[in-house]
Amino acid sequence: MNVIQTEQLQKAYDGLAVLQGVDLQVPQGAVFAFLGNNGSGKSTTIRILTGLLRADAGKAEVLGMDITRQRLPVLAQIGALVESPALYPNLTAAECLSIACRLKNVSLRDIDRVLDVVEMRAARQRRIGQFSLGMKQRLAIAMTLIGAPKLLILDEPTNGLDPQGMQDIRTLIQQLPARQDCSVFVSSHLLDEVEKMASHVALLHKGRVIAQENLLTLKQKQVRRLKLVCHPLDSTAELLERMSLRSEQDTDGLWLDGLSSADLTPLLQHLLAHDVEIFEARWHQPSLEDWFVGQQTQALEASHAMA
Ligand SMILES: Nc1ncnc2c1ncn2[C@@H]1O[C@H](COP(=O)(O)OP(=O)(O)OP(=O)(O)O)[C@@H](O)[C@H]1O
Repeated sequence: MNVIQTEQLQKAYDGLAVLQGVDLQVPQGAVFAFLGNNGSGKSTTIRILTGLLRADAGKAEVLGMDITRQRLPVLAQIGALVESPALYPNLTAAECLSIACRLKNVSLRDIDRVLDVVEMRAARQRRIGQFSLGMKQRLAIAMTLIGAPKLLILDEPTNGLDPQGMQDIRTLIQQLPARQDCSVFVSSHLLDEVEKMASHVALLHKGRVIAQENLLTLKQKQVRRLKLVCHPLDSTAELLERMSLRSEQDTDGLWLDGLSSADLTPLLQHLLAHDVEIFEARWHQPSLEDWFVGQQTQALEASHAMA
């Protein structure tokens, strides 16, 4: 079952289209990263999914329910961190969580459970005013975990955190499906973080989802490239061309696609036999950032071609 399913979601602000047909399928048990540049419409989508905003057109189902028609039952079953939560500095962590328990009609016994999940049991009676930003963010996530929701929706949960804080939140999110038996939908533009924590990614570009993938499948599909730092570049490129190998030149070397490990030694021997000086031969595994940039470039080229 998909825990989130949207079809052709559309939204405009003051006549300006922001979402232009968002299709999402978020599988159960996923840590699903929702990526996109600033202003691409991530928060708008999340506000629709959490019932804070109504779409102009299209359909959004959350946990199998229509978010417009069944808003309250949906909200009772999800945990959401959309805007900075009201964390009153004079309250202790436990007092703050007790408010979430009352709002969700959940036993106060859940407080210690969620504090354990975010590893903040020791800070139970400390005032929030004394917390670091990272601790506040962990407490905010603990609030979303009250009542053990089946789905968490988190909008940029690592915003403003230092590297240690980011790592803590990332580890926490990564472990949530197993520890809490839930799915996580998380927006971010920190691609390194996402690459380490997500099982699935979707890329929103100008209000449309232009790609969504299982991260493992994506990694398998990405082709590793060989970088040859060598001299001279032009004649080496011609030599490669004669071997039916196309290369791309950059400042100090050539990039080659479509080679396997077994091709490397004969290739280097051939080049050396033709007096090419080889300083370095290095495989490059594409990153999520390479995928992100590649997908956006393709989308831009396609829209220019249609214009
Ligand atoms: N209430 C609003 N009224 C008018 N325009 C808005 C409103 N909220 C958002 N927008 C505009 O809609 C576009 C998409 O905004 P949104 O916040 O959904 O993007 P985002 O992908 O979450 O961006 P970011 O990564 O910067 O948070 C932006 O151009 C933004 O200025």
